[in-house]
Amino acid sequence: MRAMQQQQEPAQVRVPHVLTVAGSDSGAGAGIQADLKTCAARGVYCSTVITAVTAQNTAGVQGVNILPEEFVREQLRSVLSDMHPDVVKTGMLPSPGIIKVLCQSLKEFQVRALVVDPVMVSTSGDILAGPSILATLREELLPLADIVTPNIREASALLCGARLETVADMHFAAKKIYDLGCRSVLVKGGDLPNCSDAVDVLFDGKELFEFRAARIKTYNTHGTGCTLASAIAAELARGSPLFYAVKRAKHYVESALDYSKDILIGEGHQGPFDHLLTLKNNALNECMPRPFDPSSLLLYAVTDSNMNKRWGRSISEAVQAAIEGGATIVQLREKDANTGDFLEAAKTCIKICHSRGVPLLINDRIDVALACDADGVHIGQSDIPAHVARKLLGPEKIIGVSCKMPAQAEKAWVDGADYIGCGGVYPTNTKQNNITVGLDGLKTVCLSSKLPVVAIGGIGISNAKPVMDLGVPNLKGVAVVSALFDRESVLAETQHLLSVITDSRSQ
Ligand SMILES: Nc1ncnc2c1ncn2[C@@H]1O[C@H](COP(=O)(O)OP(=O)(O)OP(=O)(O)O)[C@@H](O)[C@H]1O
Ligand SMILES: Cc1ncc(CO)c(N)n1
Ligand SMILES: [Mg+2]
Repeated sequence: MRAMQQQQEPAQVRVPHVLTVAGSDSGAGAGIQADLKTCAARGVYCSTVITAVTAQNTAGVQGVNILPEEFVREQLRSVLSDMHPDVVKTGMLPSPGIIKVLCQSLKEFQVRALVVDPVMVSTSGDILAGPSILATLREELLPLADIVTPNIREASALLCGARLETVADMHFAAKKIYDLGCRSVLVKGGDLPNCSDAVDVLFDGKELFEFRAARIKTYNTHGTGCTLASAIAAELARGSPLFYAVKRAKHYVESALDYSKDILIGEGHQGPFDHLLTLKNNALNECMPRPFDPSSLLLYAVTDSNMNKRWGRSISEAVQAAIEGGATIVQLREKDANTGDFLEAAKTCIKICHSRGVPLLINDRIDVALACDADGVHIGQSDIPAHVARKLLGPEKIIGVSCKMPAQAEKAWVDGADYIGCGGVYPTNTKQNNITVGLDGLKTVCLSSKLPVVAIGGIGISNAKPVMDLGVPNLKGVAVVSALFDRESVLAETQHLLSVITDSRSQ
């Protein structure tokens, strides 16, 4: 039965798909970039046909470079003929020629719905598509559209400069634009002056609807229009009826604006917001994994429970002292503690380490590392293989592997390790039957690998200097056990050793 199941083709899942035909915004709050992020946030695949590349930031639009019509046609053909998007959403269409190419493509390759955001003037007041597109937009594209989403100024331009200053004016505009031949119109009121709510007006040929949201006080509104239109497209691709697609999209924009109201990106007067509603949490969350920094290998403290017992210290007291003395990374190496106690000690040590920005690794025990959300693990040649550890721990965690020979170092690299621990450099009592590789063996491993290396084995205050003086750039520091923990004062020994290795480094 099992064998038969394995032979079957995996079930294929069709995912909703929006194609956006729009301009690139270098500031990434609007345009193609907004569309990609919005669709990702709404769980919909998004492909992209780029019509223009803009130089933009939070101060406005500094430049526009329009792509050749024929190349827009080629992109459209590539996507539409093969990937069969459910819905097409348009943004910046900067020339009548590009609009014509799009209309021809849409007639050749049918899609379920067309959302037209008639981008002309951004909220910053910059012109993205001039009046030359108006006739083609009105006559050729709007009649194909299921929904058109002008902002106040764009609605006014579509209506030959009609003044739109109130919600009642927006009602009038929605009906008039509907008469141009589209199936429905949403006039967006984000830029309506003197209006305490953000009101959008939808007209579907029969009824007028108002969508109201409290106006969020924020500078970060760049790209709200693109986002609303692509969120509508995403909802339509997921199968929502138009009214609910607009309702959900409006709610999504409101949530994203509210979430992002106090984020700071750029120096200008209109910032982007966070489509994925994650950036602020990441920035505020101290537990967010920091990328591995090889310079943290400089003074690598490895704990030993027997030594702690001998000196009457708990693991966390030992770690606290090493951290205060300047250890730059800590590894908990507990060979005989019971798992429950080890886990509790690990949790306490993580708090101590993280309060000083120091990563904490667990020796060998992937289960403990996962359970306490340690920064990573250090594994030996006879422990769980590094590629399995990587699979279990995911891409963010730090994995170090003990290697004595270039072949092991090569395998560590292939398996996805972040650093190598190489030794024993000098003879040591901490590990019995451990072969000493010496300074030459250490150098050979360093030269054979691209990975950063930390030297280990019998290193202390008296002999750390020749290790640091080896002069190979990927040798980043020394790992020590006895020289710190088999001493009366862990703090003083750590400080002393740190001064020895930083002195030899600066020579
Ligand atoms: N401060 C705000 N608070 C709540 N909703 C807002 C706010 N600003 C805009 N919106 C909403 O965002 C959507 C986009 O409206 P807007 O009129 O700003 O479009 P736009 O001018 O085309 O956008 P942009 O040019 O910045 O991409 C609308 O649903 C609008 O009501
Ligand atoms: C590329 C691009 N498209 C649309 C807008 C509208 O916000 C913008 N600012 N930039
Ligand atoms: Mg606006």
